[in-house]
Amino acid sequence: MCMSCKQLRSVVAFQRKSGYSKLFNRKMRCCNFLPFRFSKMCYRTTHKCTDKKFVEIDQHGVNSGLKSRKKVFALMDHNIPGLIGNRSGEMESKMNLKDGVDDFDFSLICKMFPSITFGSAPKVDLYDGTTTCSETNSISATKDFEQHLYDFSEVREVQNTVSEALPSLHVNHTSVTSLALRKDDSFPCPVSPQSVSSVYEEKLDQVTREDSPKKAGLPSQSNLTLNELFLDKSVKCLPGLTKKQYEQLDNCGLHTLRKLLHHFPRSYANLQNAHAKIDDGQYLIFVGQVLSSRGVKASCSFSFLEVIVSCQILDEESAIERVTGKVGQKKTIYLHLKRFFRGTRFTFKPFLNSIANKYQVGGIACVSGKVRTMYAKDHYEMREYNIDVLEDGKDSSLCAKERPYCIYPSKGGIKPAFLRDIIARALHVLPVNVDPIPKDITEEFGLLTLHDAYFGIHKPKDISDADLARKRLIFDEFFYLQLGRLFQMLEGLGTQIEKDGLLDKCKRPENNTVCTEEWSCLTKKVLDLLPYTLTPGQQQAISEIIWDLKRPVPMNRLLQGDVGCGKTIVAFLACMEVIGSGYQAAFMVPTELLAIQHYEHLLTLLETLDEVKFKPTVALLTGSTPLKQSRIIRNGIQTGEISMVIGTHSLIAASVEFSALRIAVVDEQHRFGVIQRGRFNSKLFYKSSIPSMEDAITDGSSKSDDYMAPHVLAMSATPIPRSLALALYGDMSLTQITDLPPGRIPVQTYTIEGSHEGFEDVYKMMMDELEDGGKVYLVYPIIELSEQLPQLRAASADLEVISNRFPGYNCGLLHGRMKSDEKEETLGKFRTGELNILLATQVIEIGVDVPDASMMVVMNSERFGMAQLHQLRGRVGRGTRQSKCILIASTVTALNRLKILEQSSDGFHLANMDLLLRGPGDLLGKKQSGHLPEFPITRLEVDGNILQDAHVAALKILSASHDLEQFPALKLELGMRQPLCLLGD
Ligand SMILES: Nc1ncnc2c1ncn2[C@@H]1O[C@H](COP(=O)(O)OP(=O)(O)OP(=O)(O)O)[C@@H](O)[C@H]1O
Repeated sequence: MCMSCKQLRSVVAFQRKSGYSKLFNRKMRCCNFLPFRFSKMCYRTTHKCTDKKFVEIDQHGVNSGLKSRKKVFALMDHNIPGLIGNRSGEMESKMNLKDGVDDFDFSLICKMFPSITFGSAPKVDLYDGTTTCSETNSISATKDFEQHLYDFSEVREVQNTVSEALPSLHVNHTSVTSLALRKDDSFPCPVSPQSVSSVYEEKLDQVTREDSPKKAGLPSQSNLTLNELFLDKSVKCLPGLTKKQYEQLDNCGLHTLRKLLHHFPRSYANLQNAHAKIDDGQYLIFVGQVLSSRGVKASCSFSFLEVIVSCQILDEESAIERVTGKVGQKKTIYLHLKRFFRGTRFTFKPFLNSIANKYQVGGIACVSGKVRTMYAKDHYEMREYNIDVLEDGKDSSLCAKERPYCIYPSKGGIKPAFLRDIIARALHVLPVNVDPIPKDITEEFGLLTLHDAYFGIHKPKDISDADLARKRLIFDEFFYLQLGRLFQMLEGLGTQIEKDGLLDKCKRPENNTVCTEEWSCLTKKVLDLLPYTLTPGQQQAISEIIWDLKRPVPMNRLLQGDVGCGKTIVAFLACMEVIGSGYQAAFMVPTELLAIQHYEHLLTLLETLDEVKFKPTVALLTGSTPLKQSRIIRNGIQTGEISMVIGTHSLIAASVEFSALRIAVVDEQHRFGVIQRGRFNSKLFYKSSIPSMEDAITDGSSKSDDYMAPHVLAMSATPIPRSLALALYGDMSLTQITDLPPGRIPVQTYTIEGSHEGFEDVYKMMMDELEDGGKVYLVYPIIELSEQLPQLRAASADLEVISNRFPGYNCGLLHGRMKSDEKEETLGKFRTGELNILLATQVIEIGVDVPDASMMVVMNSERFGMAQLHQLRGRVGRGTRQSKCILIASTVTALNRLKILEQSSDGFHLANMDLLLRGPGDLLGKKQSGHLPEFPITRLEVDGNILQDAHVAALKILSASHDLEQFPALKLELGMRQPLCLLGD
């Protein structure tokens, strides 16, 4: 059962008890909490998470009042994985819920509690008690199913009549992006169990593709009802699926047609003899025959697997001859694939046998990777490779196929042939009008229909077909993310004017600024205290932020700028703006070191501040704050005595309760998860707890926001293109500081090989710098020497070496394993000049600000990413002194990549170069990790323009219908997708 009535009833009772119908009508971003959760829960198969949530709500329902309210809002920020699901069929049949003894009447509940709306789309009206969901869908499902059965038997007949000859298998290669298909190379193939699916595929491809234009012109509202749940039908509806097969799919999470069709190919191989010249460093795909596979014990703790694959390709000269009409010659090349294992346990025979047996000699394998020429002629080493054994390799007709061959990522041991077959069957039953996005939008943005996109991705005629399909599917990922976020924000607004205003703001963000005269008195005073004037970029940024702070809607803004551009002061001023109105500010940073630095910086700045009405009282709260002191601070935050708190993760602990938190600044926000950032939303601003605040409120907008969630200002020095930021951070508005404070001189960057002579040169440069009164950072990849990585220099091991090398200059050590006060003491000494050389690890990468540090030497710099090196380099050149950064590479080959840093100090340029250098990788992208929402098919680095389109399209849709009333299918689809719960707030 999808959810128990008991649980649902308890939530409803809780809502009634706690007056949620009222609360949900308040102007909050979260007012659609329950409807969304409910509509999603109805489609779930696993309920553990939901159950837990219900229990939590239940428990809190007992205690009425603010605390339980907060709890509910805190719940909103939880990610409920797998919430969206499947098995709608089951849901449908169980819609007349029977939980032991009771029937459950949804319509009654809806009437009694208007805040529970289950959304307002027609589909959701299925719950009105007159027509049951199961009825509607069973009718359509039966019709569909009969049709499918008919089609399927037709295909079987066709299969039986097919008989094809065996071509010899020759293996080929091509670059993924430049496929040259030979249309004349089609061979017949025999019928074999494996080939059933391929014949089936061919047939259905013919049928469906031919039908497509006819059916494409039939989108209608009634069909939407039929199709809106189609993708969420169980795979059980596929003809010919045995129980065992169903269970296998179910176990792997491929239990609905949507899940199945979203199991996208990882890559495509061209099985034809397309030819391209093989150059070192190219990413290429080959299909070939495994010649040998052996596990070799190289030493007592080191072994490797070596697989050699032979491929037949057209050689270059014969390719030229072919143009001149002569017959082309083929040649055999040999690909060497090696995988290394370190550790004694990997040297035992059984292990070596087991890895070697994975690749049977004579088997057909698809190999993709970076090619490197070997000494022997026609032998190539493959690096960063992937090897897939093609099950269909037994079917020798494989190479005859002209179309790109899909390579699917493995899934729970499902055989590739079965996966291919089942996907083909799902495609066959896919209705043409399955697309929830209106036709005029898809046409305007040059997109395929969803139906064609699924075909294009799983059965492309050629690579451009797959690429178009990919574009459409990427568009969907971004589009629903944008639509969901904007929809949620609009739901939180009361009036039409506010809604129009918000959409307008999204369309023209640059118009939303506030001139300095309108800043609060405190902000202006602090501005006067600064020893410098703001740059135009900083001025614009703070004006945009203050504009947002004056709105009744919680701000969600990303402040982005290159290292050292002066983001911190902009964030401080934003905090002053809210403190000046009697509210509180929280400033969360990823490290204690940074928290202390910001705290001291702010205290020094405010030291000379005249008497003002709301003088900021600043506190520091980190994990190392002694318990007693932390209790006093928490108390001060709760009573409102403390108006600004700077700290680490401790700020989002449940024990920290704010009385009037109005802004939460999150520095280096990518270091925090979305959920962590979202936690600030549970720290609702509760106006009436501070009596003095009543008269502080100057703008009319604040009157109604007793329970408003705080504004969130996230900061990032990781340069990413604007469009990318839009995707990564959903609905966040973006402010960019693109200039640097005046007087900054670009850091001179040098790359040097870490040979004996190289180090001597570096030491000489260091000595010159020190004699000139400069301060030097030495950055190391590790703290202690490592046996496994003997080539790496370590910070603590080098302390003595460097001290001896530079007598008369003081050296200090700074790394992550030191206690917080030790770290601060060392950094303080470096800042005051007591230390001249600081040997540190990456701990200094973020935010450390010692303006007169003038030289940095990075050891084994090939161990760091480009963005990381750029951040590190940003620790120097923060004053007016000419600074140097020396990147020492362990090998000559690593120098090439680092040379880009020598040539550019523009973070955005470096980010792009990094992308180019990393190579194309898999065509269909990789999953994002960590805090990012998962875009299974999107490569964020290169798909920026698509998401810009998606943003515009979402705005268009919502401008036409704020509540998506006119687009019921879209609304339902939105409810079925993850972004809303994924992104937390
Ligand atoms: N307008 C300005 N004119 C001169 N100096 C400035 C200006 N704004 C900021 N600074 C100084 O520049 C230095 C770097 O500023 P800040 O630490 O805010 O940079 P940031 O953008 O946060 O960099 P990072 O990402 O490296 O932390 C600080 O010493 C700060 O006092």
